[in-house]
Amino acid sequence: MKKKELKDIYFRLLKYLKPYIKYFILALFFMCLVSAIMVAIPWTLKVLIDSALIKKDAFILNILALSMIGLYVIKGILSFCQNYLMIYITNNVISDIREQFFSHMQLMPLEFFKRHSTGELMSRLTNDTFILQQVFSTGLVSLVLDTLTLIGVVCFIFYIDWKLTMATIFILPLAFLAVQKFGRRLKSVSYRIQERSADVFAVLQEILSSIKIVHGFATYEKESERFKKINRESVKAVLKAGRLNSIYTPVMELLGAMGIAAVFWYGGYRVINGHMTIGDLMAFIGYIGIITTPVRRMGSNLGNIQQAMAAAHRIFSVLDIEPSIKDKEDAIEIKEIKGMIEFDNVWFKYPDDEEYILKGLSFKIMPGQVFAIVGPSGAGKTTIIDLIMRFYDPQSGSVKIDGYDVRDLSMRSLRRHLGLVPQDVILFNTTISENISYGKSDATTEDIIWAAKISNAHDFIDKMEKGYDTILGERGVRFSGGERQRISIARAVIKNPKIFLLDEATSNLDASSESQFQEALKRVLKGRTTIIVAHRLSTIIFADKILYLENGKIVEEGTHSELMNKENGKYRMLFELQTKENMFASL
Ligand SMILES: Nc1ncnc2c1ncn2[C@@H]1O[C@H](COP(=O)(O)OP(=O)(O)OP(=O)(O)O)[C@@H](O)[C@H]1O
Repeated sequence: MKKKELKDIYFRLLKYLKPYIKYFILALFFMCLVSAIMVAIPWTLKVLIDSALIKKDAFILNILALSMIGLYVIKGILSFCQNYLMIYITNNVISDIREQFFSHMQLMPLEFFKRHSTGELMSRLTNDTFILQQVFSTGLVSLVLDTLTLIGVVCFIFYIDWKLTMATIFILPLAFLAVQKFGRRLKSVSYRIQERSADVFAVLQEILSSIKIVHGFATYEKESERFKKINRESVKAVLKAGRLNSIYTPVMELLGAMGIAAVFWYGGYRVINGHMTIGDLMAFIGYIGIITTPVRRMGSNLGNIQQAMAAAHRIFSVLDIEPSIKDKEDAIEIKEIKGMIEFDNVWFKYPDDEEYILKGLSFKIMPGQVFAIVGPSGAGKTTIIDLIMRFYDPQSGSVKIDGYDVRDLSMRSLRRHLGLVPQDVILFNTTISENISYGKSDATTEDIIWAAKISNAHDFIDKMEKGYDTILGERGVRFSGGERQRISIARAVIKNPKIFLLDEATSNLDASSESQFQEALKRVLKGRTTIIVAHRLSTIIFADKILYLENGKIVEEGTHSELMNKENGKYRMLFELQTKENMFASL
């Protein structure tokens, strides 16, 4: 990381501290007092030897003993207050960052989630914020305390004997050089550990969420190998850091021992020659004793802070991504709509792709009409739905609802009027009623049952022991594909939207459920504009208009009977093919 980047991160973190600045100043004040007491304690050794022991003064001895206890009691209370304040501040700051990260992530368009894996985002939100929390609640405190103590001690030892101090300081640069060198090495190694463990997390998440496929294709060995490889990489990084950490301690200890030996030797001469008292020497050695740990700790604390900076950098780099799709400042809140949908010469390609998926698409659906979109796989049918939902924006042309370009409407108000049943059914691990009422927080039990009945879900839900309170398992695995699809349909129905977007909504329904669903659908679709994307053409023959899409263009359009009257028409050929397939299937 460059110096400027590092500075920016410090300032950004400081901004998060702003609401808690009063507590932070108080904590700093307590830290100053704690280190003042730490620095005062060796001084009592000098008074003990020079004023009490050598002069045989019992009164001073008693006072000293009492003040020693007093100092430790005060230090204990202050340490508690300062520690608690720092824990309070860091936990609040980290919660603020986590909440901001979560809200920000939710606003990101779908393409963002294609670029960033779930594992990576989870690692940012949990691991990285945890590192920040750890470092700021403990690492930072000890760094501040150690620095203050070091400053205090250096002042005192200069005051006791500057020559001995200079001699001692002679050895310190060596220690500092070692600290710096190791600190830098540790920094890069620990950054690598973070990256490797995020990789492990991402692979684990991917495999767990695709476990059905792994089972289905019996690719256990392949996945184990993949996991093993990435896990070994992570172990390698940890071992490297472990080696560095293990060398660090003995080297620092040796430097410390050399310092102490030098002080004993030179200090002893200065006492013998009458330049110092015995008490001075003892206090001096006491001071050196209390700074060896802080000096040793400083290196690792600096390393930890670097680690936290890297974590903060990763968090901020996600927070800095501007959503490519967002509301305009003067976005229109559309309260009521009639339900007219218009595609006006829409050209669209997915970000990073070369080829256009929709090529100058134009059509208009009047309020209350049912349009079906059919065509080969990959023709761009789902993409049309995604553009109406404004999951993506077209590169040119426009998608309009009631004559408004969807880019001019607030996304929340637009989506309130759209009832989407997506191709991939996604249900939450909660009760059926909560799943159905997901988009309508004020839904009553009657509303939920009404929606379930229309979607032909009521009967199977009612048969369950806990009915609507049945909790769906991890991703709803306890239900069949058709049942899950019906719950997903009920979730769209309950919103009572003016526009229905059904993307392969009946693909998982069996023949009898499908005909019942068609019946119900016809009832519920009355007065609403509907787009049905379907592969099974038998499900859409009632549509007011059918668009046959191929390679991003409409190649045929008309009602079922119009299209069936077309000699060699693509729709007609597909319909006849499917009818023959159905006949064979029923034999
Ligand atoms: N997020 C995406 N990023 C890049 N390409 C995509 C993305 N989603 C879809 N595509 C590509 O765009 C093309 C059209 O996809 P789309 O899902 O709209 O087709 P479809 O007609 O609905 O197909 P199907 O009937 O199989 O669902 C396909 O070639 C697909 O690979």
